[in-house]
Amino acid sequence: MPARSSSETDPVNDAGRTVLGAADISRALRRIAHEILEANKGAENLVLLGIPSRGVPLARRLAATIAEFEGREIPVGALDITMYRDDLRHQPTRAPMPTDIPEGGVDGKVVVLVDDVLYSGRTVRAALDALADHGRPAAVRLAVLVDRGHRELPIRADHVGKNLPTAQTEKVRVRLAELDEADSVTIAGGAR
Ligand SMILES: O=P(O)(O)OC[C@H]1O[C@H](OP(=O)(O)OP(=O)(O)O)[C@H](O)[C@@H]1O
Ligand SMILES: O=c1cc[nH]c(=O)[nH]1
Repeated sequence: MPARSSSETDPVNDAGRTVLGAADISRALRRIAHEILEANKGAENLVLLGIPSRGVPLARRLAATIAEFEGREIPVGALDITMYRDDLRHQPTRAPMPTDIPEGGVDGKVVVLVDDVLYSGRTVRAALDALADHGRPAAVRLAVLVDRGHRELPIRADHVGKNLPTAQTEKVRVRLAELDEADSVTIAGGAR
């Protein structure tokens, strides 16, 4: 099925207000792929690591897009942060998800962490701790599909698909065809 254009996004439905449709997400990822290549001056030394759940399919899409642009494969994997969260004592226990560090590791590499939503920044903080257990990258960058603001830590993304001003009472939900029925980003709740 062809990707929906932004003009086909649903203004409001049960899932909330749709702010990005499949075509918007696709365009944002292609732009981020270009930005990563520009910042890194090519694909040399790059490793993409998605943070489960939805960071992983996003990292794979970015790697596929970079491979399309550059004509070479980019190492891509997954970095689970479950056991590194700073709220482990307050949250219901979550089952850890697989970490998959590509062959070649992260030592001396430019690692791009990929996630769907950046909010408080606590997931990314945990990811930096998790990553340190696997080696010492030359540099770590952050790419997110949505930055919704409300940071609680001094963390920012290098590559952002969409900055979405939100109320703290709202919830941003990213759906991706690999895990959900289709691609979309919705905002629900709050009094906006
Ligand atoms: O910046 P933060 O405040 O840490 O929020 C962002 C994180 O929240 C969501 O993950 P969630 O913990 O809901 O798990 P999920 O990836 O399985 O949806 C999202 O996927 C980010 O990883
Ligand atoms: O709104 C939010 C906040 C954190 N993580 C999400 O996925 N959405």
